Amino acid sequence: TEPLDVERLREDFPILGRKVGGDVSVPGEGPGDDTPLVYLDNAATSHTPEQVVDVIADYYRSYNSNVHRGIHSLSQEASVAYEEAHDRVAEFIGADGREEVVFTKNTTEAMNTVAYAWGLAELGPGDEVVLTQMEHHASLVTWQQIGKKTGADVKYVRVTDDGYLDMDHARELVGDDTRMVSAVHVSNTLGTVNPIADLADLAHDHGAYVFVDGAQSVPNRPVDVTDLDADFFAFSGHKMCGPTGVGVLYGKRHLLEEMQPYLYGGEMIRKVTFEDATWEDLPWKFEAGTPVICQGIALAAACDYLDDIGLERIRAHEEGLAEYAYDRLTEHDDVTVYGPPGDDRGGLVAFNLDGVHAHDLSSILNDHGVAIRAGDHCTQPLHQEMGVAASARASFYLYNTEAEVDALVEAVDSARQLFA
Ligand SMILES: Cc1ncc(COP(=O)(O)O)c(CN[C@@H](CS)C(=O)O)c1O
Repeated sequence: TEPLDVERLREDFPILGRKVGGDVSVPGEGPGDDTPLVYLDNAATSHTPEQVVDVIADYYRSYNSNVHRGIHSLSQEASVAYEEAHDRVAEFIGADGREEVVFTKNTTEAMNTVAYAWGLAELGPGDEVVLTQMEHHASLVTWQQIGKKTGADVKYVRVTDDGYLDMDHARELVGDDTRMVSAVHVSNTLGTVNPIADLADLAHDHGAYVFVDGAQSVPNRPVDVTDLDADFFAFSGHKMCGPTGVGVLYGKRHLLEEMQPYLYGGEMIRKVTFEDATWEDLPWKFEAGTPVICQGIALAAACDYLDDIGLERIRAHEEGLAEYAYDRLTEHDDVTVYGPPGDDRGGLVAFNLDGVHAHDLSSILNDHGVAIRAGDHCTQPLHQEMGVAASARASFYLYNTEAEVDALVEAVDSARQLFA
């Protein structure tokens, strides 16, 4: 794959030219202006290119309106743009059409939609939901609580010592009582790329559905939900050059047709009497109230932006940076990097520096302009399994460079000196 022209791409993101520093909590210090920003927190959220910002501005400047209601011109323009945004996202992930693409607020809401609209109705004592130990709280807590409400059992596939999903254990756990297998595609903590197609086969062999958490895969690599044979798939716009406030629930059409909504109100109804109501067609049945109009239109623009670059090129670029970071960080034996080897992971590295709490480390890195995440990354049970309360995490995207990895490593070295 042809390497990315990163310097050219960075011109699409003015924020990357920001200087930071100074303690914003100290009056008068305000946002610093002396240290170049090195943004390595893309698994938390990505930045938004001018091309997408322009679409957002243009919407509010020229055709902002509520959708599916008015028959006036602005409403028609906004409705068509919003509906066509569903078509664009469907094409981006290999879905069959807008009927299989529900716009939510984020991945978390997409996970909850299936857990409530399908799980509460379908699960009961004796049923089983199989997760992995590397699940994000968006799926782990959701299915855990649905299990408590319905009496269904929730089980967790182990993670091997070298950070891979234990597929032998998966084959032990998934059986004829399994109703749902819910698995993260790329772990936001370990960087592990899970064998989703194999998990789907395993689930389907036992008459179970498979729900894929694609928050860290759709933005970062080519994903085709039909090839994977996923029954449900969730991801967020803000991690893929789109705005916050839009996520996507993909579902096989016949499953979404059978599912009852769990959020009621305008938009999602067809006919209402004092006694009952009937529902709109898909996907509107699951989009209650005024939907994420501008965000959805901007997400379609983000799909165009990423496709123009090429998802395979983005994957190769960020995985190359992750491998380079892995190799440079582990040059010292006082650094522990969690997850698979550097050449077999998604575009992130979670690590710890002996003797320095991740929060202290990230604070020191911030003094050097390096923005990473520290904490449990919404995977507390996984961190318990890893035997640590917290980790530092650097996550890369299409606009990061090897020089920024060097800045990370140098900042970690300054922390090493500080605490020596
Ligand atoms: C694998 C995975 N699954 C679900 C989510 C939730 O996405 P939302 O857009 O917040 O709903 C995330 C978001 N992970 C951020 C915030 S915790 C991170 O720093 O890793 C994720 O990584």
